[in-house]
Parts: sequence; C-alpha cells; structure tokens
Amino acid sequence: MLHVSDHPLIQSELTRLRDRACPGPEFRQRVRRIASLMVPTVTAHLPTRAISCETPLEVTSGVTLQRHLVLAPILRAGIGFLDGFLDLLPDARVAHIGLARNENTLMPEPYYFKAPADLGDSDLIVLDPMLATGGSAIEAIRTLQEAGAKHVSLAVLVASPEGVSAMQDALPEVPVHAAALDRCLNEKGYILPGLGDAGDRLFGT
Ligand SMILES: O=P(O)(O)OC[C@H]1O[C@H](OP(=O)(O)OP(=O)(O)O)[C@H](O)[C@@H]1O
Ligand SMILES: O=c1cc[nH]c(=O)[nH]1
Ligand SMILES: [Mg+2]
Repeated sequence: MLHVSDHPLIQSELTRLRDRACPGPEFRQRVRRIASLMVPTVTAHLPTRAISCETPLEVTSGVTLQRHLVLAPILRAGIGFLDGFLDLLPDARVAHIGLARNENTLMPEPYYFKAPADLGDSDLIVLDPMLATGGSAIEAIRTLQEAGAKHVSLAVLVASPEGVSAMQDALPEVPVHAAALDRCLNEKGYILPGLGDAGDRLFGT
C-alpha cells in the first residue's frame, strides 16, 4: 500500500526544501517539521487496546497503543528525519541501521545495526528521506525482519516510482508513506525532480 500526502502544509514545506537555495539550517528545520506533520497519517493504523482510566470524577474507558513503538532511521539521512517523529512520539525507542549506497553499483552496503529487544512485539516505522532504487529500504526492512520484526511500515519524504515498485515486489505487505511521489530516477540513481542528496544537504558534507 502506498500513501502519498496531499496536505498543503507538507507540500509547501517540501517545495521550499527542493529549492537549491534553501540553506542547511533551514533544510534541517523543514525536514523536522515535515516529519512531524507526517506523524498522524503514518501512525493512523497502529492497533490500540482498551484500558480503564480514572479521571478526577470517575472511572472511564480509554485506549493505549497495543505495542511498543520503534523508529528505525537509516543512517545517515534518516537521522535528520527522526527528530520530527520523536518530537511527537517521545516514548518511541530507536533502532539505528547504517547503510551507505555504493555510488557505482547503487547497492546498499551495511555498516551498523543496533536495535532494541522485543522487535516482534513492536510496531516499527523505518525512516529515510529518500526512496530511490529502493535497495536501502528493502535491505533495512529485511535486516529488521531477520532480527524478529513483524509489524513494519516505511516513511519517506520523496519516493520514486522505481523505489515504490521495488518495495511492492520485495515487501508487498509493508505500507509506504511518502510526502511526494516524484517522476523517475536519473542515470546516477538520483530522484527527479527530487531534492538532491538529502544526507549532504542535512549535514553539510
Ligand atoms: O533507494 P536507494 O537507491 O537505496 O537510495 C536511497 C538511499 O540513499 C541515501 O543514502 P546514502 O546511501 O547516500 O547515505 P547517507 O544517508 O549517508 O547520505 C538515502 O538517504 C537513502 O538511504
Ligand atoms: O535523489 C536521491 C537519491 C538517493 N539519495 C539521495 O539523497 N537523493
Ligand atoms: Mg547521501
């Protein structure tokens, strides 16, 4: 399932982000803001369970999330996307997945993985600003599944049709949430129109 946002606040933030003249500090702030704006839709289908709650006046019924929440940013650029999610989901735990896309082969090369225990009993949201060929997202989700994850979704800023199609072929059960679905990849595997290299723009490299 692919969900692409049509929210006017997300779309206007994203337009500014795409602008090559948007400087690093502003870019970081806007990525954080879009991430927060995406939280309601990305979490809309999390299962809850009934609990009772005592107000100052009486006992009533309410709900709590059924499972722990784990946010799983793909390093590096996913780190820039994480903060806006944590702003609204401060109780979430964090799984770090280090992957670097090889510039020649476009294949993801793993370099780090550290995740909380009990992934099987958690809802996981994998975070990365860019879904290009899809190789990094697929590798990250498979790594989490090998570590026990069962309930996984993916949130990205900009997706390419190629990346969405690769996700649907490899992991059809994983929902994908994107702020935008762009036109295509160029010959170097960059998304068009895209926003350039998200990691470089976030971290000034
Ligand atoms: O869908 P794909 O073709 O795999 O490409 C997308 C990946 O490439 C970028 O990361 P990169 O490997 O450049 O690392 P960085 O975050 O350290 O810049 C981006 O943040 C994704 O993780
Ligand atoms: O367009 C792209 C593709 C991969 N990684 C990026 O940061 N941008
Ligand atoms: Mg990069």
